[in-house]
Amino acid sequence: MSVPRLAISNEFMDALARLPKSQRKKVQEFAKKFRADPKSAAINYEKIHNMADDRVRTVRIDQKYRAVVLHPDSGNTYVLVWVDNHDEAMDWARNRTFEVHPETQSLQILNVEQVQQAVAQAATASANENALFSHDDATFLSFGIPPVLLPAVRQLQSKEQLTQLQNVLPAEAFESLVWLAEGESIESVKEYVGLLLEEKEQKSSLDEIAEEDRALASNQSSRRFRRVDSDDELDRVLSAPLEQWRVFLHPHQRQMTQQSFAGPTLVLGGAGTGKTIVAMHRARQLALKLSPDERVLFTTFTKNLAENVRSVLRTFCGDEYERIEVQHIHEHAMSWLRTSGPVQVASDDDISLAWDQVAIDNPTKLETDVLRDEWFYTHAIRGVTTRDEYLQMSRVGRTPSLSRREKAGVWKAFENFDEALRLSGKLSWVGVTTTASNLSATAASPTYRHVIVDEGQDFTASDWRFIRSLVRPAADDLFIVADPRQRIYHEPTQLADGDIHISERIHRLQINYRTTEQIRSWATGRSSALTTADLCDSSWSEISTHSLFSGPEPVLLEHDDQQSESNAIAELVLSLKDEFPPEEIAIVVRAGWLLKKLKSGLKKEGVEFTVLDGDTSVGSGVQLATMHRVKGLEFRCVIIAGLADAVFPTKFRGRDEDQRARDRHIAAEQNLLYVAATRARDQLYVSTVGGFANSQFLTGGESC
Ligand SMILES: Nc1ncnc2c1ncn2[C@@H]1O[C@H](COP(=O)(O)OP(=O)(O)OP(=O)(O)O)[C@@H](O)[C@H]1O
Repeated sequence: MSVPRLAISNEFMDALARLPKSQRKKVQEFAKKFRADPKSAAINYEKIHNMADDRVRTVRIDQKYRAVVLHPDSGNTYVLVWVDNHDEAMDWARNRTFEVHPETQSLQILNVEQVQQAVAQAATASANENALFSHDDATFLSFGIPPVLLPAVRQLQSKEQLTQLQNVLPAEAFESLVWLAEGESIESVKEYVGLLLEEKEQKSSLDEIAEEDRALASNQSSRRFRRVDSDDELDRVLSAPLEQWRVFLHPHQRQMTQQSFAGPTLVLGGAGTGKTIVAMHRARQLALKLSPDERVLFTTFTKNLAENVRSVLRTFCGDEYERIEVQHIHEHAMSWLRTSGPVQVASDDDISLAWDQVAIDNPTKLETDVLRDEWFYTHAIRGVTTRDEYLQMSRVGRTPSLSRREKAGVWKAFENFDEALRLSGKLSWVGVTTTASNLSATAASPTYRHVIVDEGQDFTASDWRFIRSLVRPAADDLFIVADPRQRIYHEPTQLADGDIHISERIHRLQINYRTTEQIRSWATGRSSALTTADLCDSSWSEISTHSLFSGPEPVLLEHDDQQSESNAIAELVLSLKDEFPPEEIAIVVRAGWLLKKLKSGLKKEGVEFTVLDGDTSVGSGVQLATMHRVKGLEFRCVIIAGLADAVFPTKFRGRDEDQRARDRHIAAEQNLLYVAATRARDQLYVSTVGGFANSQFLTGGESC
């Protein structure tokens, strides 16, 4: 018989999180001893009278507390499933069964009392003529619905009733029914829930392993059980019991962190679907396999996200953290350039001055505004670096249209601009990434074994070219996560223009773990539509996303002017003080100048606040920030304030005749609203001023 092993369940972590801190320490110490030898004579197993499942025992942690342990009949893995005061632990243990599902082969925990109640209710109900589902038993079972709960599922008539079964059903069964209730096909549901994923562990040479150990390791069981094979890992897992993402992943999340991909891979998902979580897990998994001199680069578009990721990875990883570098893309490019001396990046004013130089002897008939726009599109969005590439570059849909001769003139103007900027001793960001690409491409050995990219929707083709230069084309070279709806800086860029070829390696994340379904649906309905032109030339279309928890509908507030808005918001914040800690409330506006009135309103009411500017991380009191600044963050309550005409959407500053640019501008503003709204976990308020006329931003759009 092999050495006994330890696993923990997500409910054990929940229970641990509820214990006083001093007690948690004791549990951690106990868990270590238990892991070392679950059969040790020093472990005090106690059998419980009248238990529903006789494989369950309690074990003594101290005089007061007990852990609940499952030792499956045929397996060799002991599972810590609960911890509590003696009496409560006994009650919990008495009332649970652990069953391997006959179809999915996953290990499920059922609350006997709740199951009996649901079944009894179903038994008293009359024939269900308005059934929510009309599938046969075999189909239900294939979704992991426990056989005992089939009658209760058959009696459901509405999504609200389904929500009431959430805590009774295993997670995969509930998720399947939610998708089914949304009208998804059986095959789609199986795919979304991860029921079609290969059970790798079952297929390997584990035939001799007992059924219950196999069940524990199955894809669906990994939502709630995790085997822990070292003390280090145990410490890491138990030190942050509230942060379940560290341990329990959705089968698709798990697949994306562990699978090897033949080349660059793209993961798409809406806000809050765990893209950053997956990217961090993957970085760690890859780092664990590297030799000491190899590195993973984890890069983001914004500085703040890079800082967050760095600080989370530091606590999430062990020694492998040394092999992961986290830097936002421009900081990383600058570090290449600084190896050969100081670098100055051109400001907007510097760039304008250089274009003024071009205007003095303009080789084209085009205004410098048009040239400037064309330069950015060509160099940043399309990643073009040579005249020949530009002459061949398709500009379909762009205005004004240009003949080949005119394009040659435009390129001459670009050269004049580049020269003017060079003489100023400064570099544009495109210049920074292009120079950094050249340096890294000529480096003696490849710099990174793997590069992981978060916020992929905001990178330009010149950024992608730089990223491509950092890692040799090979399996698992590039892993990119992105949400096209959160693109707020530039127009869409094709990865292929940055020499990154995704082929069919596109995956999606569909469960929103952050936001209630009410907020998710509201925000999605008001964001720009997804288009297949974003990121890669593939036929992926709208990605269904759902949140599995509910909350209040977003609240719209209307105010006559900014003064009354700022007073009302200060009062609102005060009224929320029993519901949310102040640090969990964010007031978000479109532009920094809007914060002035809000700050004075808060001061008048004596409400403490922190303004999140470029460098400030979340501080004490209510958080105040712009929509751009809250990207990547989350709060329990978000108040989007100051939506007024000429403030949101901001004024279009492009050329009047350029309808395409105008549409892009509106889409970017819509995306900003989406970003801001999806920072809210529980509650969203949206406040308008002066009879906000752009109501299509708040009431329009489809909800999906
Ligand atoms: N498997 C999981 N279990 C529990 N919580 C999870 C899981 N995956 C993600 N989360 C939580 O969901 C929230 C969103 O995760 P994350 O920030 O990775 O999403 P995202 O897709 O990167 O979001 P956004 O694009 O909106 O910034 C976080 O609070 C995270 O801890």
